[in-house]
Amino acid sequence: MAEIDKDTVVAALKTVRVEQLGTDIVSAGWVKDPVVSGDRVTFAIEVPPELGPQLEPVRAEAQRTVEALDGVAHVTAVLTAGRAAGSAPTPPPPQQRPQAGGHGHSHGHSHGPGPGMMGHGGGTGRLDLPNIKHIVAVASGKGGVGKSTTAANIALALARLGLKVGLFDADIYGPSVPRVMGLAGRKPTARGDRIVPLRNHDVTVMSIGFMVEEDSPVVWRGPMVVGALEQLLRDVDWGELDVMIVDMPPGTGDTQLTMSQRVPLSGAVIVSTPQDIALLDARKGLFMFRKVEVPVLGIIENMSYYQCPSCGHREEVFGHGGARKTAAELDAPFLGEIPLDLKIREATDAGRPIVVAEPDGPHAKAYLDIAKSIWSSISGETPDAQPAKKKPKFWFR
Ligand SMILES: Nc1ncnc2c1ncn2[C@@H]1O[C@H](COP(=O)(O)OP(=O)(O)OP(=O)(O)O)[C@@H](O)[C@H]1O
Repeated sequence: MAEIDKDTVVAALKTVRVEQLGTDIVSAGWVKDPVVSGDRVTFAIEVPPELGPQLEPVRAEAQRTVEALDGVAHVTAVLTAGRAAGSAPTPPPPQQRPQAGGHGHSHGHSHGPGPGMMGHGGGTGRLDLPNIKHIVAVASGKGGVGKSTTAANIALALARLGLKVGLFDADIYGPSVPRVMGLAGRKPTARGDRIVPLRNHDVTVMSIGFMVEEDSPVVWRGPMVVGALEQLLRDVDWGELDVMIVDMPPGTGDTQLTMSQRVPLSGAVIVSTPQDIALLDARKGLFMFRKVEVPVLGIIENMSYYQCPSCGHREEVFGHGGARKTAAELDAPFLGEIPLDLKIREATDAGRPIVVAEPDGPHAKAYLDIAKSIWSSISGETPDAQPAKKKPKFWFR
């Protein structure tokens, strides 16, 4: 078979025309960074949000076109909707992000991946992921509560317990895991027909964010999201994992519900800030998982209180303790509280979450305690933390 190269792929995609524009998808600037590895080609087609839903036929044609090329065996073509050309780069605040379930009709999982995504797979049962012993969802009722920060630190703390850990960023509306894990701008490669995930800080990482620009808000419909996520879970070569942490999309819409049904979850963790409104949302999250019989492993209160970095004074900004109370009322374990601390933000935003940046500090200890509780509830084992590494290991593929 002939070796395929990127230029051939781009040239082929130039034949895919968009009627609405009178040009092709390459000239329109919609084709983002095709990744060619062996006989596998992966690319995103980033379209203006207002055109998004009409463009599934274009995506399908692009996929067929590349599949027809000599030397290509597998194609992953993802349709994403960035901001409209010429519009200001203003991602919506997390609370106003599109909820995939909010279109007034249900996207039941029996429809499979639906339009918009490469359509192999999908179905009604749970995904079969035999090499992954346990999958734990980290969810929140609304955006911006620190779910990704929590998910990453829990994953890192589990790795410190000596476990083989994966972190899967399913937050399609704002995939922040690449940045949080210090992998922004990196691209996964392919081996055979599998995508090779990235790895940093001893955790194996995959995110839709590796395929789209971080600052382009993705406006997808529910079935597209579920299809994309299922495909990533299936096509990525995760290797053997003791536990995979899934950073879920925020909210409790149909997408989240479908994911909770399709992914074989061992349990879910709910992250909440202390504000009442967030707790109301957290309750919804908890009920959603209970509805689909996924055990709620517990609630974490993030940004629980403010601790002055210089004098150590504790300020209960939002009336801390609400999550503990809610957990007791709802008969769910309370896993712990993480303060609002500038160090946590700086560490996360620099791609070295606090568990790695200050492995012997109090915050790392809090995350380790949470990770231990999670691991003992899903495995029945009581693990010991490994001593912190003097030099964090970076291992890029
Ligand atoms: N405990 C904390 N103390 C200080 N800053 C925090 C804390 N937790 C999270 N942050 C900061 O808050 C911001 C939002 O966090 P993060 O991206 O984890 O939230 P999220 O709930 O995943 O949001 P979304 O899903 O809407 O993207 C980040 O800048 C992060 O560094």
